[in-house]
Amino acid sequence: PNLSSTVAEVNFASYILNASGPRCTTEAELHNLGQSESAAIMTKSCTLLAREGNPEPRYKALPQGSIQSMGLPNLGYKAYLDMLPRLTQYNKPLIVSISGLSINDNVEMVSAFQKSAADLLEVNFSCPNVPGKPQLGYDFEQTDKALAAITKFGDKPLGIKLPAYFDFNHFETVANILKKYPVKFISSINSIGNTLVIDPETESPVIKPKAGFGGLCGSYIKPIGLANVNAFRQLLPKEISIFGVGGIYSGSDAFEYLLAGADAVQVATCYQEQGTECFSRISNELSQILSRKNYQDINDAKGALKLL
Ligand SMILES: C=Cc1c(C(=O)O)[nH]c(=O)[nH]c1=O
Repeated sequence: PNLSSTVAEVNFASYILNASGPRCTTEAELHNLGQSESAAIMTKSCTLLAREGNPEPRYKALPQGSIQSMGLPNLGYKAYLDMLPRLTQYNKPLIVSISGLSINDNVEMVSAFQKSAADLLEVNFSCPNVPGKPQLGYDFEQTDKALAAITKFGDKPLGIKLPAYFDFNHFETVANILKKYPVKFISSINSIGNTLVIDPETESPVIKPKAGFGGLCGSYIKPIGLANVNAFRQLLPKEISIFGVGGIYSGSDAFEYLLAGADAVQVATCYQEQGTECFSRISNELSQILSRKNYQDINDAKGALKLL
């Protein structure tokens, strides 16, 4: 069956791509993604200046996912601006993730990427791991202000990486804000911020930063990601595409996001744990599911959740 999908008016040869975060910080990692079956090359969220990130241990694999507080380690936006032309050779969409520490930082970086080889800009409103910085997406006034500021530039299609919401008033409030601006897509969800995993043997948290509070990732958060994708699919006009993220390890997980309405899906923790093989495996598994269920094309199953 056809797995290609159009997201934010950009053509993706398959439904599965890497999420910003794992194994997408260095140029070597991005070339590796280019040579893989990932449908796009997505960069680690960048800041104005290079960052070391939080002290280690800052990542801990768990039975059903992971907890991490990386603290936005990245090369600084100019490094990504510089390497983009060397990544066009893979003929797949280049998506730059931007995570400024202030609205002005975001404005400077969104402006800088307007003339770049990036196909899409994903502006991160949901980093939970910078000490002292709340998640922008949980402050609706600031979200509105930030969108007004970064959507002034026009040309380069732009989307927003959202945190998880847990209340229909919040889904509606955020959807209404998004509809005011020329936002082309959302990526939903980021890790669930400020969770705490304790090791009873050591009687300590399993990560060091922020007294152990970190973003929860993986299978634990899939039901939350599915709910956010499905809620926003119903609240947003079809002109706004949706990348589904959160706990995708298999074709079946990807199929669930497809039924919930995702136009494509991003893989983070599974890619961190298994490497680039995950993209072809998940794509093949999804293809087999679509065949078995007689769907000829992704679009025949998109949003096709059958309520009881
Ligand atoms: C951009 C920083 C993020 C980070 C991080 O660098 O700690 N971790 C996440 O789970 N989500 C983020 O958005």
